[in-house]
Amino acid sequence: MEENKLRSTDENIMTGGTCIIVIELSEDDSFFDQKKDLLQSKGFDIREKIEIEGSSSSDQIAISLEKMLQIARIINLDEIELYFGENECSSVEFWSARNEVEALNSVLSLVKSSISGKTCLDKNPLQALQDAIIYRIGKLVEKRKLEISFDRTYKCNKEKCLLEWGEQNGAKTRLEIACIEGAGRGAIATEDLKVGEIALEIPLSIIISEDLICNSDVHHLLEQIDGISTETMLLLWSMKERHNCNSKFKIYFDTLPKEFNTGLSFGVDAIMALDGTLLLEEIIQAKEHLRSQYDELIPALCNNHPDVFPPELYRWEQFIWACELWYSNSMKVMFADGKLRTCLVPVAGFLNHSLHPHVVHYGKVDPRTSTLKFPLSRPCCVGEQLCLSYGNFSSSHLITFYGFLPEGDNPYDVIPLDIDADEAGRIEDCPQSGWTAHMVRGTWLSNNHNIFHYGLPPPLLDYLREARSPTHNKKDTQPNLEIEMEVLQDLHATFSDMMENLGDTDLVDRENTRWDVFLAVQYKNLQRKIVSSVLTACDTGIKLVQNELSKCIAVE
Ligand SMILES: C[S@@+](CC[C@H](N)C(=O)[O-])C[C@H]1O[C@@H](n2cnc3c(N)ncnc32)[C@H](O)[C@@H]1O
Repeated sequence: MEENKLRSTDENIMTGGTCIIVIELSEDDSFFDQKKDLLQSKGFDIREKIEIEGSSSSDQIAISLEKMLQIARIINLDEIELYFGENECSSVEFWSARNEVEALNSVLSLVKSSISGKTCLDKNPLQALQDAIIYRIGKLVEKRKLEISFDRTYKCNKEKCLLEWGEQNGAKTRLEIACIEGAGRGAIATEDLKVGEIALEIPLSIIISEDLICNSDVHHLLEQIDGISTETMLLLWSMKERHNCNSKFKIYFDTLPKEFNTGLSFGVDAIMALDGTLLLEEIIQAKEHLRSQYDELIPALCNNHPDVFPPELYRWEQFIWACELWYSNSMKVMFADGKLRTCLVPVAGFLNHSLHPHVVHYGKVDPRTSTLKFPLSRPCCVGEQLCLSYGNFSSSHLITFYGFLPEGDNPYDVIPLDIDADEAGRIEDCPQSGWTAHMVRGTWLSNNHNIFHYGLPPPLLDYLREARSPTHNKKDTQPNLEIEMEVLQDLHATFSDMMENLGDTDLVDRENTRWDVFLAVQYKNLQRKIVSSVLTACDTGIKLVQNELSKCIAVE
């Protein structure tokens, strides 16, 4: 679930034929200082009033939209975009497809609230502004229509039953379920869906949340356990409920896979294939954590209360199945009381993830209808797979907890860099940076490979330069270029070691390889691609700097 980052205020009003839209960076934003600096560097304040004249021409509307978008893009930047963005390059307009869709949608919601405001007299210019935004969203995502292959032999009978059951209980859907190559089941639009329209609406009455366990037989025993979380209670409840023939959710449990195939189920060969990668650590740590949780809780419950916790339903493999269910299928839902609860949402659980999702803002119960709605942030054509964003996750997280590697360039695939404690002290003193952790990602995601940039993250380069010379600046004087050379050579050495640890590229044939080994090898090859791009950036950078240095020396 993601919140709209633009603050809508009561001041979006009409005064004498002019509509004023207020666009504001919230002081609660986690990156308030960085975004404020960025806004100011582009001549904006943290709170801007945009006036839309009743008699605005289409050119004036385009100018107002451009101004709002420039502000909205900065307000909607996430941590990774801020870190990797070319902050000092004033020409940056387009940060990422995600950011652009978010910026457009957040401006759209401000315009919509102005249109629906009682005080608006002349809605024509606002309507034109709204149309212009919707047109831009359509243009932006035209290229991103996902080509998918269906398995037409799979009849989806259980899934159809679930959809019918949902509809009988008040769910509204404009989707059907199909078997998608490489992604299990997925949801397909049954009609053209426009920005802002609701693809799916699920009533609270069929959502599985903590309220259910209060009335179950496991509750009185679980609530006596010190420090047990509601999530763990729900997990233990679901291990038993999936076998309950009289469960209200029997149809839902019947649609769940027998095996989830996430990183938590990786076998020994797959784990071995991950040698040298961070994913190895992530999976091992997650499994160790779950093992100790299981050992602490389950044997005691089964021994002391076998009637409520039958041992045959609470084996380790069944526990892992339930963990995988909750990790890969649950959603965080904000209820009308303002509390965030982890829930299983029947039907919505068929929606797959995409790096270019149609639905981003979901997960807040509409108190008027007591339903959870899935509105579109970008259009979805009939027959197209409708996808969600599960969150801005790295591929290692998606493999560990969801069991897949997303198609396309994942901007959240970063390799964190260990900066030792002595050096870290200096980062905090570093006025330019503000970043206390550093990382790299595939340099093909950057559009600035010039000298002093090289496709590498500016905060990392600045930190390494300042660690060598606090007075360094990006002018091509000999001392600066010498520092630049050292920085690039150091980075090259670090990443050469990393590449050596990863070893040579593995080749696997999908047909004859176990799913987990195939995924592990794909992941390791992705890591190699990232490290290799950094090495190439350093090599190219060293040549650029050498060239400039020889010019400096020739002048002397
Ligand atoms: C919430 S469920 C979505 C429905 C699921 N495909 C099914 O058949 O039940 C999440 C799971 O779907 C699969 N999945 C989601 N997005 C995917 C994607 N982009 N590529 C491959 N698999 C995906 C993964 O197995 C993930 O754990």
